[in-house]
Amino acid sequence: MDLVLIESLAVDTVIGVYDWERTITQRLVLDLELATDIRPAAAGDDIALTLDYAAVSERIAAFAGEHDFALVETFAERLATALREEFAIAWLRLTVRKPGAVAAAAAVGVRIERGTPPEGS
Ligand SMILES: Nc1nc2c(c(=O)[nH]1)N=C([C@H](O)[C@@H](O)CO)CN2
Repeated sequence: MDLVLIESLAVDTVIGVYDWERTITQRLVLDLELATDIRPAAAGDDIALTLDYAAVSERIAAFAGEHDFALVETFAERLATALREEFAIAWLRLTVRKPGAVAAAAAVGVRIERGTPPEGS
């Protein structure tokens, strides 16, 4: 299976279960693995034939700015659904980290996989 990667993408959003968290933006850091057959793009050297990681990154930043969830679980699930629909992604793995949420941890968060890995992968 070929993957397009986005690593340590930082986005700012309103997120958290506590009242004080509803009044501020906090940083989330995302890692994504996006299943894509890269061979057509490589054969034609054509961005139009692959998943544009810059476009996906911009969409994620916009998504973060548009929403204010309580849980990182909700952020991850809703983002995964939106990306799969809008970019026709058959399978993805998404890690959402919330640095600083637990003082003694470098980060806490969730990792999900959604969709079906493409045939022959
Ligand atoms: N599994 C989760 N646990 C917790 C979450 C969460 O989103 N998922 N959120 C919080 C608070 O918002 C915390 O991040 C504030 O520091 C606590 N536990």
